[in-house]
Amino acid sequence: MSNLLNHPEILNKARSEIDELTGSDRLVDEQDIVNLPYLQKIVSETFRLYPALPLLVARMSLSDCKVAGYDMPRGTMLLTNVWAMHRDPKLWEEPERFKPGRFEQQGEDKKLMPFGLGRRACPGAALAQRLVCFALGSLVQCFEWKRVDDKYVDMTECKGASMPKATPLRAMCKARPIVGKVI
Ligand code: HEM
Repeated sequence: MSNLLNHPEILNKARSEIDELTGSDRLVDEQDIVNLPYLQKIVSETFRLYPALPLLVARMSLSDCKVAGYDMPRGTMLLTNVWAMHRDPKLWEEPERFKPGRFEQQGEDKKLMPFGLGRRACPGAALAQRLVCFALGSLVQCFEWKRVDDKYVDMTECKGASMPKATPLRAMCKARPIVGKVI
């Protein structure tokens, strides 16, 4: 939502996509998510820049092994810096920019790993992705959103395992006509 407030053109595009699909007399539903590719790209781009667990979950080697050519003696703790991987200029064009459209290029989403990878990857990934899309889609559909002033929303992170924002988001919202119609 912070990024959408800083990029009103992206917010407008997401709203148009939802309005075109649902019309003006029904709320977005979980089943709609597959038909909202731009909304999904916004969520992917958010997971890229702000992975909720930027270092995933620590691993410890049970025996001596090698990882990417490095010796890992038994008992070594290994952290995967997904935050850095998701902003690696060798992997991403303009990595610091919030640009959901980048996922139009085939295969870009394969470079994301906000839910980890392999046997211990997040088993709730599909549920979480649907839920986040659904929640964001509902907020976009039901309300007009604006920043509280001319200043951009501060995206600075502060210390914490899940990348909390240094300044909590404050925003203005106004119910759209659909809210009066269906609720
Ligand atoms: C946006 C929401 C979520 C994010 C970003 C997220 C992310 C993650 C990450 C990064 C891991 C560690 C993966 C690794 O170390 O390789 C993980 C593990 C896990 N997640 Fe999630 N998760 C989310 C939601 C959920 C939900 C909704 C559930 C359950 C319904 C869930 C259940 C679990 C469990 C049980 C593990 C441990 C898996 C294991 O160690 O084998 N997560 N999650």
